[in-house]
Amino acid sequence: MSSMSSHCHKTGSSTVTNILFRYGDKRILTFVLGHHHLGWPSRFLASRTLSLSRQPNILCSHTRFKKKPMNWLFPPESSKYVTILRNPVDHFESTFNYYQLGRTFGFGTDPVNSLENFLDRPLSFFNIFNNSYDKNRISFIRNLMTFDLGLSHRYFQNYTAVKNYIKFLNKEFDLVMIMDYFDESLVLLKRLLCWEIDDILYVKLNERKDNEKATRLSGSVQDNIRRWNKADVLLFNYFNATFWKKVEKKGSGFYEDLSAFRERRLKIQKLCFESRTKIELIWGNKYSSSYRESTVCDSTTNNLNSSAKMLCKNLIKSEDSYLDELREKHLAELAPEIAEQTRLMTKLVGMSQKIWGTVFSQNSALP
Ligand SMILES: Nc1ncnc2c1ncn2[C@@H]1O[C@H](COP(=O)(O)OS(=O)(=O)O)[C@@H](OP(=O)(O)O)[C@H]1O
Repeated sequence: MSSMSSHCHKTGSSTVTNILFRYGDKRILTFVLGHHHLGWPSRFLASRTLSLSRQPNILCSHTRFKKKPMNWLFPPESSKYVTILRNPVDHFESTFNYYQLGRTFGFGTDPVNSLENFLDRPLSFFNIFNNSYDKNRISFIRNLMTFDLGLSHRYFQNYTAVKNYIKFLNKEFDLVMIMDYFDESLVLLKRLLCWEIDDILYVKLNERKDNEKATRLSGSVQDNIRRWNKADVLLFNYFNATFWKKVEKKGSGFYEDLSAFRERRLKIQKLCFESRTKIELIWGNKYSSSYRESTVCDSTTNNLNSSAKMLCKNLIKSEDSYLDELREKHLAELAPEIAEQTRLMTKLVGMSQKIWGTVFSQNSALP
């Protein structure tokens, strides 16, 4: 059975991706991979992926949902479509501060003040992105989850269009997980895909440090976030309700699975990272080098056998390191001439992304 996992930003997707990477990597399954990322904020296009030599099994990189090409690669009758959402207040706060939008808008870096200032007059900031080299980031500031799941900005104010789109998504997705109930979500995923408990083990990835978070937002700021991200609120409320209906249908066996999973997860966490503090397991930035992977693992797993060592290492492997490894394995499977063309193309795309990244970071320092 294949799995198509369309990931929304800042919803715990790095952690879910790591689970899917480990599952597919261990069983030598075929991933849909991009030269760099898969074209976001454009909707998914099959032509943006690395060449495939056979029917793929898993797509789990950040993509913007688009039914037709995804159904073509992952026929619904033989695939499971999965995604994950998060409550819109925490989601917006996480997005706003992770991408340092306050700095972009000239409010400095204080996570609470910049958020409050932005919400006082959010519409006046759209032009900053329109005039910037990085127009893509405009998608971060409103209804990002609904946007990632494919709906265009122009419908965000149209209540009927949003409601209809949510009904459409309900038909397309076999499971919509909720990050706020991460363990419950993974147990539903395990049951949907007929996996074992060990297949859903995880370490929380890509968490911000406490001083980067705006905690304890006032009630009125929370209301403003909900008003500004109305489409995301409708989306979340709908799928939060369907989520709990699914759990209810599973009966008491679900909670037995859940406690067995939590027990196993704690055991593995202790085994792999016993002597490590929380801060050492936090990602400052998921695209940073694999420094953490090597330092954390080399010093903690000396006494473990090789398969346990591998598990500990992979549990905290950064998305980019994993992608690099999977791309290499993928290229090794392709015919040499296709592999060479793909390798060249990947290098070119990587170089151009770096150049645009530099141009943007110089520009974004300006108010
Ligand atoms: N297991 C689990 N449980 C609860 N929360 C979790 C979990 N895994 C990741 N996270 C939180 O998800 C946020 C990062 O989301 P993403 O990985 O999707 O971000 S990204 O778009 O790929 O950059 C980030 O939220 P913030 O720390 O609030 O920014 C992570 O802390």
